[in-house]
Amino acid sequence: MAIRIAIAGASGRMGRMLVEATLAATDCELHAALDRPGSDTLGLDATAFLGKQSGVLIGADLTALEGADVLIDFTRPEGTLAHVAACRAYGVNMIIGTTGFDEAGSAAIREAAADIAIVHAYNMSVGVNLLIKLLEVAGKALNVGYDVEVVEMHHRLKVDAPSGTALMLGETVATAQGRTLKEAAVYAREGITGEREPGTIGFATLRGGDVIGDHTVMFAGLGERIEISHKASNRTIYAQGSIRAAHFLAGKQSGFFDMQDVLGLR
Ligand SMILES: NC(=O)C1=CN([C@@H]2O[C@H](COP(=O)(O)OP(=O)(O)OC[C@H]3O[C@@H](n4cnc5c(N)ncnc54)[C@H](OP(=O)(O)O)[C@@H]3O)[C@@H](O)[C@H]2O)C=CC1
Ligand SMILES: O=C(O)C1=N[C@H](C(=O)O)C[C@H](O)C1
Repeated sequence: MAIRIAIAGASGRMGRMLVEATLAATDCELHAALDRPGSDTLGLDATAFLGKQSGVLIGADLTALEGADVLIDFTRPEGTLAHVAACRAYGVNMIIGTTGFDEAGSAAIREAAADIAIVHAYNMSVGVNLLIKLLEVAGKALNVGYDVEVVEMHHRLKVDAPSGTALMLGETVATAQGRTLKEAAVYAREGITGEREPGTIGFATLRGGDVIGDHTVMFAGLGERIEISHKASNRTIYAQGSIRAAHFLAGKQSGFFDMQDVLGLR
């Protein structure tokens, strides 16, 4: 039987990629398309931007989730958290790509995973998830004498900083080195900052143009610098990863997972 997929933020940059990827997957069907209440896309066919008619209209009524197998959500934290509550009520699994959650928001998602199965990942691409494995090795090997800096660049319309991916990469290195990101992170430098404090993980955020997503983790030592980078050139990598996650969740009743689980990299 086809996986019945609902998509939140259906008219957004990622939402449209997800609609297209769902239509292209032979074993998936588009069950519902949601957008923000008040959005001027409500009532439009979800595939109109492709010049197609699917019969699935974009709506804001969350009762449309009933009967779906999974909701794929790339929206904003407040939208995702409302969707989490609705999915819990309807017994619909979730794939969450949204970034920018505070601690309470992240905790609410983990708590919901007691009742439904959730994949929550700040980056759905194969490449970035491979980077995580490389950073586990590099973080351990370069634990002493190397300063860690995470640099990311995204398009001018991105609203959260640093990116969820940058935070995840920083967290990976911190964990590999026996620290938490909370104690190690330095998010801004300005003025007379003093010398760099050993053991910190610095973040630099660049925004501009239509950059889809560039991330570099630097290990800067004396006499050498190691840089591990990923550059996205098309958002399909995130949509394809989400469809893989939908297959991974099929038949699961509950539990919290990330893309390391989906890709078998754990
Ligand atoms: N995990 C991953 O691999 C990736 C994650 N992302 C993350 O996904 C999120 C969305 O990115 P992107 O598609 O570029 O953003 P867009 O702004 O293009 O799309 C967001 C969509 O969500 C809708 N939306 C906004 N607020 C709400 C709400 N409160 N309730 C319901 N719907 C809402 C928007 O509607 P409207 O336009 O009317 O406001 C829009 O349709 C971001 O957090 C981004 O960081 C992005 C790419 C990859
Ligand atoms: O907003 C984006 O575009 C992206 N957001 C994610 C993030 O914050 O890490 C993933 C990707 O980098 C694109």
